[in-house]
Amino acid sequence: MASSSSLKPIFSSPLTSSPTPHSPKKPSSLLSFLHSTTSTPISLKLSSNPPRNNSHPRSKSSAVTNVVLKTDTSPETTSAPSNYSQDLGPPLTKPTILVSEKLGEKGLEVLREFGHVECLYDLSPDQLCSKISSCDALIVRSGTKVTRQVFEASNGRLKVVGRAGVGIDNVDLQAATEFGCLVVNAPTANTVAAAEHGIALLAAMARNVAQADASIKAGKWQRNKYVGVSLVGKTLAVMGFGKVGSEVARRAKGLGMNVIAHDPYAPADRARALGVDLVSFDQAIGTADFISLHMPLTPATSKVFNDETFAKMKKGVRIVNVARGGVIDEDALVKALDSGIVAQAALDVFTKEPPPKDSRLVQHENVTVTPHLGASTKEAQACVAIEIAEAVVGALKGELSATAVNAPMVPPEVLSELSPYVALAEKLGRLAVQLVAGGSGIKSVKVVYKSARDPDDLDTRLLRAMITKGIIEPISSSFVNLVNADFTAKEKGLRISEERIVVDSSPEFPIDSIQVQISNVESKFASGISDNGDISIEGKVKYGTPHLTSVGSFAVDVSLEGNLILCRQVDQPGMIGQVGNILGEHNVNVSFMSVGRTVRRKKAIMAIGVDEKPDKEALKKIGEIPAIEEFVFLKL
Ligand SMILES: NC(=O)c1ccc[n+]([C@@H]2O[C@H](COP(=O)([O-])OP(=O)(O)OC[C@H]3O[C@@H](n4cnc5c(N)ncnc54)[C@H](O)[C@@H]3O)[C@@H](O)[C@H]2O)c1
Ligand SMILES: O=C(O)[C@H](O)COP(=O)(O)O
Repeated sequence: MASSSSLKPIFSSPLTSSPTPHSPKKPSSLLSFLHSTTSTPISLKLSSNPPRNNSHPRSKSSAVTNVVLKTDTSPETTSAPSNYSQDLGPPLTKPTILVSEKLGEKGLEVLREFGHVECLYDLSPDQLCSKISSCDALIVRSGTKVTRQVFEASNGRLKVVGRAGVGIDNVDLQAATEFGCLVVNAPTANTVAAAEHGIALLAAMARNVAQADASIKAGKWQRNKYVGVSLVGKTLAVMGFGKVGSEVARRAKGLGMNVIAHDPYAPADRARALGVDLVSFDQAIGTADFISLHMPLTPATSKVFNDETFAKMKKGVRIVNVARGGVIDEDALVKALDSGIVAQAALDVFTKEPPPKDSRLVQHENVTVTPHLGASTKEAQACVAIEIAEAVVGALKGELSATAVNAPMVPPEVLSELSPYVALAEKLGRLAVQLVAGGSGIKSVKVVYKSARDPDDLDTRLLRAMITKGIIEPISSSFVNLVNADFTAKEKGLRISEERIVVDSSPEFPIDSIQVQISNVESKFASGISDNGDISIEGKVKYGTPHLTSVGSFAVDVSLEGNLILCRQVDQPGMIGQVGNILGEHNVNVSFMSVGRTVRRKKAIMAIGVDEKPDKEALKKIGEIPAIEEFVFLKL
C-alpha cells in the first residue's frame, strides 16, 4: 500500500564516487550474467577492500585486491566481485588458475596463454583452503575434494571449478551454487578410455590374467588353477546406460555377449539401436552372468549394491566397477565374494581412494584391482586437458560453457537474442525494489512477460535470474548471479512467480514487454502502485536499449540509462521547465524526459533521466515546487 507520508522527497544514500557516464553495454557474455551487473554504467576501479568475514555466499564486498569492475549503481554502493568480462576488453591482471592434479601439457598451454597457472599437487585440505582465496579458477580430477570449506575459504574470489573428467561427486555442487561458483566438467573426452578399461577388466577377470601373472612371477606354473570362463553367449548387465555404459555395451556385443541394461533415465530407442534391452534393476541383476557398473555416485546410487541386492544376484556372478567405489557397499561385497554369490570382481574405483593397504576387498584373491585408471590413457588425458582448459578459460572470459554443471544452459543464439532483455530485466528489478518503502520485507514478486511467441518458446531463466539480482542486490550484501539466483531468492524467502501472456505483436522479437509487480509492500512513491495495489513497473526494449514504459498506472517512456527522477505533479504547463531549470543550475545533465498522465490537467508523472545524481539541495528545491506532490530519485 502507498504510504501517505510518501509525499516527501526521498533521498537515497550517496554514491561513494561519481559514476562515469557510459552508454549501456549489451551483456555479451555469460560472465556478465554471472559476475557483474549488466548494462549498467560501469567504471573501472582498483579495489583493495579489506577482507570481510563473510559467513555466507559471496558477498558483493568480498575481499579482492585486484582490478575489479565496479558498478556504481546500487543504493548501497558496494563493489562487485572481480570480473574478467569481455565487455571492457582484456583484464588488467591475469586470473590465477590453480591446477591441483596432473593435467596434460596441452591443456596447461591453453591455460597459460590466458592466466597465471599454478600447479600444486597433493595439497592437504587445509593447504587448498588457504591457497584458494588467491585463485579465480581451480582445476581438479577425482582426487581433490572441493568441499564447502573450499568455497567459504575462497572469500568470493573463486569463479569456476573445472573438473578434468566426468564425475563431479568430489565437488560440493550445492555449495558451489550457493557461492555463485560455476562448475564445468569434461564429460566426453574420457568416455572411450573408461569403456575400454571396463572391457579390459571384464576380460582380464574372466581369464584370471592378473592372478596368473602374479603367480608366474612368483615362480609358479598353475595352468589348472587359472582356468577361466568364456564371455561369448553370456549375459552382461550394464548398470547405467550413459556414455560409458553404452560404449561398453557396444563392445560387449562385439564379443558375442547378450547385453541388457538398467537405467531409469535412458531412452529405450537408444538402447534398442544397439540391440540392448532396458530392464528393471532386479531383472538386470537377477539374470546377469556379468554386471558392469556405469552409473554416477549420487545419494540414490550410494551403496546400491549391498547385502540385499547381492542376495538377488545369480550365484557366481562377476562384477566390474569402473564407475565409482561408493555405489558398492564394500563390506557387503567381501561377504558376497566369501559366500560365492559373487565369483569375481574387477574394481578400478573404491569408496576411499587410495583404499587402505590392508583392505580385505583389495587383497581378496578373487578380486582384480587397478588404481582408478579408467580415464588414464595418453589420448584421453590429452583430450580431457584441452577440453577442461578451454571450458575454464571460456568461463573466465565470460563465454557460454557447454559443459556447465550447475547453471542453466542457454544456447548462444538464444543468449544473443535475449541480451537487451536481460539488461531490461535487471533494471526493472532494481527500480521496483527502490520503490518499496524501507526496501525490505518483499516476499512476493510477479513477473509478467508479454510476447507474441508461444509461452513454451520463451526461455525466461536468464531474465528471472537478472530480475532476482536487480531486486536482491540493492537491499542486501548478497552477490547474485545466474548460478545462485534461484537459491538466493529461496533463501531470502522471496517467491518469484512468472506469467507469460501471448500478445498480438511481432514474433520477430522474443518479448514485447516485461512487468515487475511487488505485492503486499508499502511504497515510497504512491504513484508506483497500480490499481490492484501492487508496486508495478513495466519496460520494453526499444532500439536495442531498455526503456521504462509504465509506472503504476501511468504510461511513461524513458530510456533506462544513468539515474531516474520520478515526480508526480499536477498536470499543468511549465513543470518540465521548472524541474529542468533546477537541475541545470546544479549542473545535472538531463538525458531523457517523459510525461505521462491519466487525466488531462489532473495528475501526471514526469520521468527524468539524469546522468549525475542531483545533490541534496537540488532535490530539496524540486520537492518544494508547489505542484510536485511526490518524487523519488532512483539509481539504475
Ligand atoms: N574409472 C574412471 O576413470 C572413469 C572414467 C570415466 C567415467 N567414470 C565414471 O563412470 C560413470 C559414468 O560416466 P558417464 O560418462 O557414462 O556418465 P553419463 O552421465 O553419461 O552416464 C551415467 C548414466 O547413469 C544413469 N543413471 C543415473 N542414476 C542411475 C541409477 N540409479 N541406476 C542406473 N543408472 C543410473 C544416467 O541416467 C546416465 O545415463 C560416472 O560415475 C563417471 O564418474 C569413471
Ligand atoms: O569421472 C571421471 O572422469 C573418471 O573417474 C576419471 O577420473 P580421474 O580424472 O581422476 O582419472
